Amino acid sequence: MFGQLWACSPSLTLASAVLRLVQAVQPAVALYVAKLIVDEVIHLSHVAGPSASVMEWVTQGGAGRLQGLLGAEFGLIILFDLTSRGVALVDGLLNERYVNAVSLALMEHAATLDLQQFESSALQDLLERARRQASGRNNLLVQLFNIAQTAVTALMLAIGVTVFAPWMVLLLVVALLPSAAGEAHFNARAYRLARTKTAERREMEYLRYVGASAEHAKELKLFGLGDFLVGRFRSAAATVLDQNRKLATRRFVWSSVFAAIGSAAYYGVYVVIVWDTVHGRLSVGDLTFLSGSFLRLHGLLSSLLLGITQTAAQAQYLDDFYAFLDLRPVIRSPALARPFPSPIREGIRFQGVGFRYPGTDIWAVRHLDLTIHAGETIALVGENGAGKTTIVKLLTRLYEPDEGEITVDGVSLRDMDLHDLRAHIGVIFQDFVRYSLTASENIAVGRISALADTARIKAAAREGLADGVVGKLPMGYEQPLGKRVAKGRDLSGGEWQKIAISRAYMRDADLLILDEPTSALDARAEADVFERMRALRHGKAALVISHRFSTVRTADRIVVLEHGKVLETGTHEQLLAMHGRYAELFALQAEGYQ
Ligand SMILES: Nc1ncnc2c1ncn2[C@@H]1O[C@H](COP(=O)(O)OP(=O)(O)OP(=O)(O)O)[C@@H](O)[C@H]1O
Repeated sequence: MFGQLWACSPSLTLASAVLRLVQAVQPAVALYVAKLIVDEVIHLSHVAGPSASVMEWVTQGGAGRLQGLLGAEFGLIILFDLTSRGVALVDGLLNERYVNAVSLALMEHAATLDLQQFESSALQDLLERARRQASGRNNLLVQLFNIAQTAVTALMLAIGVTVFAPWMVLLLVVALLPSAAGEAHFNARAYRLARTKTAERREMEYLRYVGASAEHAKELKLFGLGDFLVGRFRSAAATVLDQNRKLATRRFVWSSVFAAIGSAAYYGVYVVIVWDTVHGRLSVGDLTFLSGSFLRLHGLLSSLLLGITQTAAQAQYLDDFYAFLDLRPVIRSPALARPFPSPIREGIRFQGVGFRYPGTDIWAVRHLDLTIHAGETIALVGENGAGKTTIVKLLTRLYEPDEGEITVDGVSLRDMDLHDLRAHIGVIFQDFVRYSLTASENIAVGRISALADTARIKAAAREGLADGVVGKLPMGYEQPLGKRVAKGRDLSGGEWQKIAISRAYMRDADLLILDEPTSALDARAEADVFERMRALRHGKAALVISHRFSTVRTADRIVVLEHGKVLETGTHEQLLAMHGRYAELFALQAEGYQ
């Protein structure tokens, strides 16, 4: 963490350390000056004659050494004020930089992980706890600096007190040990509790998001889900709250007892100091210094021990953060990658491919043999859950097959660089993302390196039919889309799909995959999309998933999937002639139109 901090800003880190050191030394010096003042006052009250006024007393040098001491004390007060403001300023700036650096590390690392890792709830829990580190709420940084500063101040005071009575310091430390042990115990329990409740906290986070977001408002209102969500949140919050309350109450009771032990020790020592002063073994100045130092030392040691145990508790979240950064993706590029065979000459082959989603024992696809020839348009059809989208995920290596192999012109996907592979495939999923960005950026995400290439974006928009959509927006390509942003315009489902389809045209993909992206398009627009796709493909392969037979029948070859296996394959006419599953499904849909 300190490494990260130093990297954020060496100058600010150094400035904070120096300012805090000055601050740390100040209390001991101030107390010592106060002692000197008291002793001097008592001395002067015995020897000095009366002066007519303060001015006369000061100007005629009656105050003597006391003047210098008062000046020094005043200077210390100003210095203390300045350094505390300086520390607040520097720490504020440094903390913001650190929190940003942590957020960036989190995002950068998240981008390297597998989809499969994201879909596991264990990772979501870890991520949730790691995010706490990035939220800046816990302010671990300031806590750590405070500890260091308090430790220096306590050390200075302890040295001062030791000169008079070493056993006093020892007694104070011993008296505070139960308190420290208690804090450590309760912090560990609080972390364990938070850890076991991460899933509940995530659920609460989700409910809060669903219950108060523009995306969900429509359905929430129409289904009247407000009370249901509020009730769900309440009961989730109640269990978390109840356990936290129990722990907090026990903590309160025990900490009070331990703190009382510490205070008793302090007062015991105080009585001894007073007794020594009354009997002339200590001066009144010594009494001021010792009682002041002792009070401060007591406070400082308590907050030091508290700070250390609290920081140790926070550091457990830091552990989670670094555990997250230590996660390595399972799907990786090989050290010596082979290039994606572009243009594809033979085709893409699935040979005996089998795959189960992690944590399930059902094969989503199994014994799958399929070839997509160069320049061919294949339509994948099949009932819900037949495995169509899974094939696309395997083809783009979002998941790795458990059995068999996928090759492009004989080169296994495993032997290619991941970025190279994905750069040659243009995919639009059915659940494409509606980014709260401008129209132009929403299209450019298909090839983010071309963000500034307006001509390319406009051409892609024409090819994906988004130009008509953008033409109607008041701010054109610069129009922010979605409900979240200022001046944002939302689009209809079909209009969003046109934007998404245009993304695919931002790439020079050797394989274009459209996973039901035309489901919301009207009949004319859909026909248009496929006509353009054929015209613009220039002999490149395409894979289209659709439940609409008007689209499916135009493909060069149709593959019917059932339970993750190829059931039938052929052209529309061939499949109809077979009177198999395709013919049955086609007849069902055709019936609806008669
Ligand atoms: N992330 C996942 N984890 C576990 N099982 C999954 C996951 N995604 C899909 N499945 C399961 O894998 C099977 C194949 O799903 P897939 O999404 O490939 O179907 P599909 O043919 O695209 O269906 P649809 O026509 O409904 O889009 C289904 O039984 C589904 O329940």
